[in-house]
Amino acid sequence: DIPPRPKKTWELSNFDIGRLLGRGKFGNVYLAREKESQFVVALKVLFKRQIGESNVEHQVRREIEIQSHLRHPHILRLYAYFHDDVRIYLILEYAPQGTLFNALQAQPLKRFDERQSATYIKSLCSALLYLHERDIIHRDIKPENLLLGHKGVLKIADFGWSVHEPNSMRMTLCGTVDYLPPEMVQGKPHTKNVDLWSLGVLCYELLVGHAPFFSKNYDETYKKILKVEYKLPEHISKAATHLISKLLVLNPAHRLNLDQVMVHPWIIAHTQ
Ligand SMILES: CC(=O)NC[C@@H]1CCN(c2c(Cl)cnc3[nH]c(-c4cn(C)nc4C)nc23)C1
Repeated sequence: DIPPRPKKTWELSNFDIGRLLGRGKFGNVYLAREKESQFVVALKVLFKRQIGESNVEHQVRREIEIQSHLRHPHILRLYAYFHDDVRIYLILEYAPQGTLFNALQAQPLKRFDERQSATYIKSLCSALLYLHERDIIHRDIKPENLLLGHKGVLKIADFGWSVHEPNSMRMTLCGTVDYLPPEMVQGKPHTKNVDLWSLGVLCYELLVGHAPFFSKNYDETYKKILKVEYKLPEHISKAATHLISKLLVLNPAHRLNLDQVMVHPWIIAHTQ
């Protein structure tokens, strides 16, 4: 699919607007089609007032600046953006198979097998390598922020402020805390190694069907995170158990790095 040629400016009238794809704090995401080319996109609409009131203009600008220059098969494209006096519009790649969060819920056992899980983890790992090479971190990797494109190809789809679809239950005021690494729970400065922790949390959740430190409330979850207290069900292979245990490590410097994850026996055994 050839994305729309970067015109000097886009405007709302260039698009037919379709169904609501997701709702969020700063605005909604709609299915849309550029009229001339019939190219289908996801149009994220952000309200300037909400952005102003929450004092995140600089974050929005930075996220748009970063996202528009990224080119990677496992990172959702931001093709272009435009604004009117009330809203900012982001023209995004449309991922036809929705969120990994929904795909997980749709599984009969609410979890993926080892081949599918390793495939997603390998895709994510290659996207994180690309981002880390560009000193971009904390991509907030959790199933709600991961989308599935054509043929179920995984795409990181967050720009720093998360939107959630109408039916994703796990959203709290600041999003789920399940994925926060110990250093962030303790309010310490975070490095690229936060992504390694989140990769471990995601690997666990894909194989098990729920997050490793999931508890009835924040405080319980925080306690478990800080003690790295989790249990793995019997059906998880030894290789997967090993990889998870090398990512869910309290000391950020002691976590397996992305190059090592890519060649880990579990990834090699379950992906081609
Ligand atoms: C936190 C987060 O990013 N959640 C998903 C956002 C809402 C829709 N967004 C989409 C974005 Cl930004 C791009 N493509 C999407 N495709 C879908 C979707 C497709 N189906 C069948 N169902 C859905 C939903 N949604 C999108 C992003």
